[in-house]
Amino acid sequence: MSRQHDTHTFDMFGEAASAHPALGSTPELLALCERWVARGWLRDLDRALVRFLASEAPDAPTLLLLAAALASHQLGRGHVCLDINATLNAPDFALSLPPEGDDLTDPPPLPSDVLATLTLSEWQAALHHPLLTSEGSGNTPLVVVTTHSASGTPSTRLYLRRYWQYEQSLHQHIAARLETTSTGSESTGTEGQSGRPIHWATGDASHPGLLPQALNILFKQSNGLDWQKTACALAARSRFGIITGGPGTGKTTTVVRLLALLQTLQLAQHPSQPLRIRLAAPTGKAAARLNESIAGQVAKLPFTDLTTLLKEAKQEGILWEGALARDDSATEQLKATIPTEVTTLHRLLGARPDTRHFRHSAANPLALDVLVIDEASMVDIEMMAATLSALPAHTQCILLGDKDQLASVEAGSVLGDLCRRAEAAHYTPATAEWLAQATGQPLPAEFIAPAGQPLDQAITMLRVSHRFNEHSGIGQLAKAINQPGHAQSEREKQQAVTAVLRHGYPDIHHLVMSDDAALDKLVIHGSPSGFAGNGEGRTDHEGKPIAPPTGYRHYLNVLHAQRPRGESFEENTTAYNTWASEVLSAYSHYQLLCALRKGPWGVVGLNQRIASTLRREKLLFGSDYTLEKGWYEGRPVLVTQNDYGLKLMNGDIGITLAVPDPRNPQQKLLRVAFTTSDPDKPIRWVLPSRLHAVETVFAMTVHKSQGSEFLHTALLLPPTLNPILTRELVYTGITRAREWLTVVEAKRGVLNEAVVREVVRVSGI
Ligand SMILES: Nc1ncnc2c1ncn2[C@@H]1O[C@H](COP(=O)(O)OP(=O)(O)OP(=O)(O)O)[C@@H](O)[C@H]1O
Repeated sequence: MSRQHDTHTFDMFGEAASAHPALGSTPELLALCERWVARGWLRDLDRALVRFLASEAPDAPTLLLLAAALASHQLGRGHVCLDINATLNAPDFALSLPPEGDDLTDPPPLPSDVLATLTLSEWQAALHHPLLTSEGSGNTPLVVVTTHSASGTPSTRLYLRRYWQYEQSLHQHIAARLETTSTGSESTGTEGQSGRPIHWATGDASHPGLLPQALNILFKQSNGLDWQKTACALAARSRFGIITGGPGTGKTTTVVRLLALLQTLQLAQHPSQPLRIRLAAPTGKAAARLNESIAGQVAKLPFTDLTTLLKEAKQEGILWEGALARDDSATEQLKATIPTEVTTLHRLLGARPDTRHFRHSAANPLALDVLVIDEASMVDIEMMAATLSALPAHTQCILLGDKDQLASVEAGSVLGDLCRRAEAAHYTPATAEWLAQATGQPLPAEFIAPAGQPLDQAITMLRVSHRFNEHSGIGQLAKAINQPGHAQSEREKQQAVTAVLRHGYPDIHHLVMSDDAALDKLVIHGSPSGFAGNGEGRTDHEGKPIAPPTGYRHYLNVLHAQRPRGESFEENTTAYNTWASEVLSAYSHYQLLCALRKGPWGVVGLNQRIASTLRREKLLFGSDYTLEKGWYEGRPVLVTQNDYGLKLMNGDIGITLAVPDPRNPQQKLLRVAFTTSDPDKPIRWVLPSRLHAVETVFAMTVHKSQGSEFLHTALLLPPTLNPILTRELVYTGITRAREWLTVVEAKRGVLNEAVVREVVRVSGI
């Protein structure tokens, strides 16, 4: 039987104020949780945690149990912990309750009702219980962390222990790696498994190093400050580095050059021991995208110039005898050591079924010298902690990603948190001096800060987009949305966004949805008339024609027009593969993105609506049987969970196609076609019945679109504001567009409201 707790709180005048009845006793709190769960406001898991804690400690204050339920709820929303101060200040906003899509009829008590009379000190005091909470010591299920601001105000966060541990582990691993950063004044470096002292890459007091010359080979003279060169230099000298930047700012280009640089310097010293380098991404889709772009970048590397540099250094006695012993084949040797294969983090670490533990960990580290993680904004805190733990101490870890994108679906916003100070750089005078020597570029004073922290010295933000120039509306819109809050007022930002939309850029169409017909036109045809000249006649920066904007009719036309005639699937596999490749490629020309899952403007409702529209237009068909089963020819599906058996990754898109049934070629059989990276088997055909975690993807959430790009992206914003609608969401959505962007507002003004609301994920990083 649980003890009754004091149900009174005291207001600022010391008057007793009645606490909410739900805080009166554990059963009453559980009853409230029950109502919240029934309503979909809390998860079963959150309530189960309260039950568990109450059974472990029957005398636990209800305020502590409530905080635990809310911390668990916040985890489900991506926050690593519960920020007690923020929750008390604005409970419903901080907790996003009621959630998206709740019609608010007969609602249970809101968090703001329950916490109405509570004071901060009272809640903080209730968070201490010897069995349940500690400041980190022992093995309590919860951890309470209190910090003090400069003015002395206490700020409290409540963690589930596991997430506190991830955060601690991240802090420790990153700090340890940063400690070994070469400052240029070290005379020795720590030898890694590859026998490579870190200072070798960067030079030190006793050795000039080849870094400046190698950087000059890799980065040709540029007019202004070349941030890519800076990024390469900083990442080369540290065992932990981050290169962040918007779309097309050259993250991939830079990292490929960095790998060439590191490998050149390694081979100079240990010709037969190249660095063991791996490239990884959080999802299969992101890995496939990097795979596509990396091979092209490697082909462009100046291998001959790099090996010439090494030969000259050897002749001048800078390199010792033995270096580049096989210098006749040095260029080939160097080329062969730059990897082009990208894996997923799950595969790299060795995911095991039915456990969240990986094969590789601190006890069984990866045999690696350099690890590059692309699309790092999508990596959650648990995965990041697991990855860093599995790296040997000498390994260089480089994160690539766009800090301004939406954070991972799971808890944490690691890249965004680590890059909080990236805009202003905060390089110390020592770093600036080292950089000036290494790159030959003096840093402008605005990026130098004597109080810069070690982490600041390992981060570079790339600032020039090479994909979107000043004539690109997509680039200008991304820039206007991303202006930091401190640089302008909300009003100024909204005006800047409106100005871009009104400017008449050829690649942007702004549509305020007037009726159903407008949406139908958009999904069927892509509304090309919204673009100047119907989108005809545009060329890219190399002068190649850009395909005009389309809607879903395009891929369905390809599907119907190019269907092979062969009666037998087995005998005509090549023709069927070619057809499927064409259909999949046509599908990537257009994608409708939306913010929400539920409601008429969410993916679920929109997918049904779009399928009906396309059926009405006679672009989709299907027998009653296939429709009833949810499968029909032309259905595009998104894989929502990795399936190693089927070699399908979360984020893969497949299209359902009807092919002759091998048992009865007169009959058609539905199979789902997925692209592979194997040139001999370019399509993986999967029976629908084998796909357990897929959803229709005419409409895709912006969250799910991370790591993907589409020729024409239409971003649909719902008519009412929602906590999900934020600057990061809009930015992520619009930057999925490669050449054409349609911004659709279901009601005028929603975009302007969204761009001034920022996601603040709670964590202690
Ligand atoms: N310094 C440069 N000068 C000219 N073109 C460049 C430069 N850096 C990159 N590019 C070109 O810009 C395009 C985008 O580069 P890259 O793919 O490296 O950017 P990214 O930041 O990795 O992009 P993404 O948004 O896809 O992650 C490529 O075509 C690349 O060749």
